Amino acid sequence: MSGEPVISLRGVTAELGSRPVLRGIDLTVHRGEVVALLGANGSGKSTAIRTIIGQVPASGGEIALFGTPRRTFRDWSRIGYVPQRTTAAGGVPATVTEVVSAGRLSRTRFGLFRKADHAAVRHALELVGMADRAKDSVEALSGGQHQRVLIARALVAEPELLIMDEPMAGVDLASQEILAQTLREQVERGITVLLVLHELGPLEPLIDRAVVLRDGCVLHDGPPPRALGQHALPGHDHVHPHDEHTPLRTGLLS
Ligand SMILES: Nc1ncnc2c1ncn2[C@@H]1O[C@H](COP(=O)(O)OP(=O)(O)OP(=O)(O)O)[C@@H](O)[C@H]1O
Repeated sequence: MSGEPVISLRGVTAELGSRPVLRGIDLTVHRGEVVALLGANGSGKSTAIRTIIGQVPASGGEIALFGTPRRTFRDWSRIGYVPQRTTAAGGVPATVTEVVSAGRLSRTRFGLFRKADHAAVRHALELVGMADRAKDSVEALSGGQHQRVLIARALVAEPELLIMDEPMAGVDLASQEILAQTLREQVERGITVLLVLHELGPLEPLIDRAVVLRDGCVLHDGPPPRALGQHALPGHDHVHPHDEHTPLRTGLLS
């Protein structure tokens, strides 16, 4: 991949409480790449993402965003972030439009919305197929619809980099298809994506590279296991009862 590095991690370590959670992560995401971060529960995927965006402090190593050291990086409107849905629900009563508009604030002067900002909100809702729910409370939405709104909020500032933590978790099939289509369009227009996934699922055709974490370290960094599905990853040792053949070795994703 020849694009410039959009995300660069070198030897990044992080602790939560006194527990080492990232133990020397090297990761580069180039412009235009779609990289999936995979790994078992607790392997450090969310922490890696939260360290990149500055929600968790790194205790060691180097992080750069768009070639700028993270500690001096200020251009946050270039980055759209979709947190794990459970942490974003919040119980705050707000309409779909209000939630998506919040994602546009970084593009406004003093929070004042102009025509172009309102148009961007409408467009983001159209992208995720939620324009007809613009005035509804987010509390009235299904999990999948809620996730679509969070993705619209991340896209409304027209970011160059999209970071998503398990965007498909708890999302119904219809919404998964819409999200995959939305992401496909964004990738076609050149967006860079880093996303945590439990399985590649409908996003599989979009993924350029898979980075697998285990116990806070990078275990695999290379092509996604396209042909055989996630269980073709090296080291998988999960045995499926329905397997007719010799069990494949993985164990990375569950
Ligand atoms: N606030 C916290 N304080 C202490 N330890 C934490 C905290 N949050 C997470 N951990 C621990 O850090 C480790 C990594 O968690 P993290 O959420 O990054 O993993 P993950 O790979 O994203 O897992 P999952 O797939 O379950 O979301 C886990 O062992 C978790 O228990």
